Amino acid sequence: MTGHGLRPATAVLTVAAVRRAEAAAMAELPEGALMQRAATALAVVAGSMLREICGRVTGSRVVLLVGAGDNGGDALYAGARLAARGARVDALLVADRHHVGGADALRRNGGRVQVVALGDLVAAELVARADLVVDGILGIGGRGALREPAAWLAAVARETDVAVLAVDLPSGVDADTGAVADADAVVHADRTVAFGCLKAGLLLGDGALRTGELAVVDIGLSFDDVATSELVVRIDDDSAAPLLAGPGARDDKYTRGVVGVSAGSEAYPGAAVLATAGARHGLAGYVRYAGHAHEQVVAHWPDVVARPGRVADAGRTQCWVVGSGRGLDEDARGAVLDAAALDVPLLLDADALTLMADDADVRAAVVARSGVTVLTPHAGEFARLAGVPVGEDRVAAVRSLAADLGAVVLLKGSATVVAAPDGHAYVAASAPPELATAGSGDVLAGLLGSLLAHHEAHAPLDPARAALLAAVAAHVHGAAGAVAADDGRTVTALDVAAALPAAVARVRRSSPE
Ligand SMILES: NC(=O)C1=CN([C@@H]2O[C@H](COP(=O)(O)OP(=O)(O)OC[C@H]3O[C@@H](n4cnc5c(N)ncnc54)[C@H](O)[C@@H]3O)[C@@H](O)[C@H]2O)[C@@H](O)CC1
Ligand SMILES: [K+]
Repeated sequence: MTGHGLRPATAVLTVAAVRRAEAAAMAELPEGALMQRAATALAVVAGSMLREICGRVTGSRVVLLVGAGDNGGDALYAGARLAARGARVDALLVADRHHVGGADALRRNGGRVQVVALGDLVAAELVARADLVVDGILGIGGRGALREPAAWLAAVARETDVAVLAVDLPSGVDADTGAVADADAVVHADRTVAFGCLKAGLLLGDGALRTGELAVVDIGLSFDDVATSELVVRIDDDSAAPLLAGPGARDDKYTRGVVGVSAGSEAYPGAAVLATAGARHGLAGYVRYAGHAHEQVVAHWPDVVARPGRVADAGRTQCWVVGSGRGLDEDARGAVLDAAALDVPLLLDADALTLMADDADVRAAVVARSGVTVLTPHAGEFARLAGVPVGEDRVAAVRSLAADLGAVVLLKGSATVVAAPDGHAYVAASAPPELATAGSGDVLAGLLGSLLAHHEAHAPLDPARAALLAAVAAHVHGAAGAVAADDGRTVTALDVAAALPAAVARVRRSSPE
């Protein structure tokens, strides 16, 4: 795959791919043009933050933390623009070299430039009293934790609660993974302006907690030559909307897709109610249920056709969802094996993943499937399946397990990462923390199974498309969490399910004409 059709806000590139895309753009442009685009965009965001904080740019106090590389260059040129608009700009140089052209531009516009040593109280005072601190210490060239005196000034900014705008990414965050080598030596940004595209470190791991509000600006990078292995596609409303189109005038309940759910048990009937709740709103026209909680399912959702029998006897579907609360007994094992033997897409969640991890025959049956398989582990289930913890590089871990098992893997978390066996990878990163509530995963499993059934009914799915749909389901699930939590409301899994129609409608409204 190439990056055709990607936008800066949806393209998550590795540092290596960013470097190549930048080199290609620079070859076509006059010297320094990319940095000027970046600095212009940065100055615009800084200006609007200053207007929010002080009401105006003129007379505001801006401090630039400037490292050795081009990230510092961006900050210096942006600082020059703010100084030209009347801001009082101080650049604090924290490395043994700096971008000379940027520093000259700042001085020409009335800004001040000084070298800082560890313990320099004048510098600390400048940071503490600033209206805005611009973090230009490290960008995509950063490795490991911040060194001194940068780590100390970042700590001063944190402790004094001054507003911080990060250039490209918060310094001290690993651009490719979001790993933070030292939690005491990293910038906490209120906003981050990313140039040209996203980096995984802005969305995943500890990095996501340091990024603040994220803006991605177009500096003219092309994604046409980015390899699948270097790309993660971020799902947003615009990219999800085309996959959530409503039924056509000629559709009936069968052409819209039939999804089967085998979840819950006598001990855990709630999982059945929640998984079918999700399935009812994932665009399939018909939801079947096969399992021990059939009475509770019908009592909640009269539109679901619920029976106590086996998956194998439940009738034709275009996707089965097996697992949530289903149990680990022989009967549950039979449900997984029955579903694995069918050639339609299969989603395995929760208990089904534990069975797969613990029972070599179940694992072999799933791996041998010809149809598309989607696994939806949380981190603990992922570790059981993979035999090792997720680790710091979530994207690499998910790609690796997907390739090993020949299945689409969706790893749940505050950002959800999805990969297909061929390496196509997606991230859904807009879920509110309220989604971390019991049963919310059951709703996601049902929703995704329903979406898979709906699309399978129109054209047979391949793993890459199933991975895309998995990320779209995670995005809609996150949107439903946000709808449910609106106005500060508390949220249960059933509230997330109840918010799905409004969430789908919200995403559909953004559909680009
Ligand atoms: N290359 C381009 O075309 C563009 C780059 N831009 C900016 O340039 C940035 C990348 O610039 P660079 O490649 O110069 O890299 P950085 O600005 O991230 O600086 C890296 C340098 O910092 C030092 N360093 C690395 N880790 C350190 C640590 N832990 N503590 C202290 N010093 C450390 C090293 O000397 C390294 O060379 C991007 O993030 C972006 O902000 C933008 O201007 C847009 C255009
Ligand atoms: K930075």
